[in-house]
Amino acid sequence: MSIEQTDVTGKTAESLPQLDRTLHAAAKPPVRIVHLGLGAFHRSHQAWYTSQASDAADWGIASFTGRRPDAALALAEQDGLFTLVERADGGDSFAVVGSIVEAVDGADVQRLAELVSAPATSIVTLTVTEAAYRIGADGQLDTTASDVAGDLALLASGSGNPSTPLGRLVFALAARRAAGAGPLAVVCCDNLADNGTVARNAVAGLAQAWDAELAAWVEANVSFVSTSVDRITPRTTEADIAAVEAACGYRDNSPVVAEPFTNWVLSGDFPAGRPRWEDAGAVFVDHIEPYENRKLWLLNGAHSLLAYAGQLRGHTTVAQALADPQCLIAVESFWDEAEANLSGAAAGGADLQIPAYRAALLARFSNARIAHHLAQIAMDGSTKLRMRAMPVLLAERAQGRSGAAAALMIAAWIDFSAAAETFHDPLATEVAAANQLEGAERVRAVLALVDPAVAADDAVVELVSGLLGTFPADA
Ligand SMILES: NC(=O)c1ccc[n+]([C@@H]2O[C@H](COP(=O)([O-])OP(=O)(O)OC[C@H]3O[C@@H](n4cnc5c(N)ncnc54)[C@H](O)[C@@H]3O)[C@@H](O)[C@H]2O)c1
Ligand SMILES: O=P(O)(O)OC[C@@H](O)[C@@H](O)[C@H](O)[C@H](O)CO
Repeated sequence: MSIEQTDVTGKTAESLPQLDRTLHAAAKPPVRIVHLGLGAFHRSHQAWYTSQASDAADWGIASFTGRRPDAALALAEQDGLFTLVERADGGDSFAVVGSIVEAVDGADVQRLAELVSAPATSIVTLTVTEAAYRIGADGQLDTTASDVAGDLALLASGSGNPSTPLGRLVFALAARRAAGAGPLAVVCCDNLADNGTVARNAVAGLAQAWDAELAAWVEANVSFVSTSVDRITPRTTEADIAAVEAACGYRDNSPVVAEPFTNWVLSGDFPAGRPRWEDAGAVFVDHIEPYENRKLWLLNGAHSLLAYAGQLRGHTTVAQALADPQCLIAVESFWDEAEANLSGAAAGGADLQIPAYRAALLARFSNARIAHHLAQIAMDGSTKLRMRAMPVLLAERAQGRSGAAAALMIAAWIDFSAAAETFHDPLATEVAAANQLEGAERVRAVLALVDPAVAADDAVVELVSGLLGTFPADA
């Protein structure tokens, strides 16, 4: 039985007007930013920062979906408008964001090429997930990955459209080169260490494999900006849509819920200009690595640890897992190891304020009104652990310490990979095959998929093996 939603005035959802630029007067700035990966985070972060800049009237975003058209179709019905729900411990606040002026199905590669080759376009932003960069354990583009190889064949044949976001971007950059539209910046906003370099390796790797002259043009004309991005943004639910209807008195098919906290650190050049994102609190730095490491290790590292340990213990959300003392102790121990490698010379002169950052994270993770599902965070672990666990493990061992807390994250992932009903990972088949082995050989084979050099270290294999089964399901 379905229960009709009613708003504060008692109206049913169907009788409410739909959000669009007629209902909500909002200027429609010209497209100067093209985005790939029209998901929840893009809307709560880059679109919000752009809408808050003092020169917002000059900067519209054309945003493309990644794999399915749904999000673009839904947003296009609303002229790109959506509601940002800031969900604090104490309650919700609602604001309409108007910076997305065009929402497009990612399969429309011709429209992407048109927009990227327009002289007015200055920036391409990306939130296509870590796994989409198809970077192997050696940090380079994996040209043998089937979708990358497929795109390379399509590009070489000149027939058909690429299907990966990076393949599509390279195709569109070729159009910009042909149009003589000049340099631009690519701004990676995915949770990757040195994400500007990762994006550069992926784009340059594809361009090089397709057309060496295009690769040279990319080298000379595309600036790859590195960023550290932060705002916890879970997937939107039906209940979120109903909450907007009830509070705002209109229908919005694409609201996004996020925590009040937000942070954006950027490093790199914008040869064709950029919005004044600093007006909304974005910070521009020369050396981004300490900020990236702080965020990727402390926040994302703890998230991954909670995702695997928490689900093994029967929890569903971050807040639930953190309330479990066994998970909390594991997080604090991992933070101690990470903190030891974020201080002193590792901070590179940046004032990282780690104790305050840790305290703030505990409060952010405990916000039970944000239902951040562990299953979502758990996806693509083979890629994420390279940035979240491995650097801390290696740094600890280089200091002569065991790195046991970082190793515990890896052990929990291995346990989870064998126990999970659904194991979503670009290397899921390979992980399943490795899990058929026994004992230390099994651990070595799974570890090798994350980092072959670490897997060759018998002491690490022994350490991780000894930590398997730490999180029995008795929550
Ligand atoms: N959600 C957050 O709290 C958060 C915070 C900081 C950074 N991020 C970064 O943003 C990324 C996206 O997060 P989100 O919450 O918007 O996710 P989402 O699922 O809402 O959107 C992801 C977008 O990328 C596309 N996509 C996903 N996998 C792809 C693939 N393999 N190939 C092509 N396109 C693909 C999807 O179609 C969608 O358009 C994360 O992976 C992370 O790197 C997210
Ligand atoms: O988005 P992912 O998949 O990279 O990682 C899951 C979470 O750790 C991540 O989304 C955090 O919530 C986010 O990075 C907070 O800023």
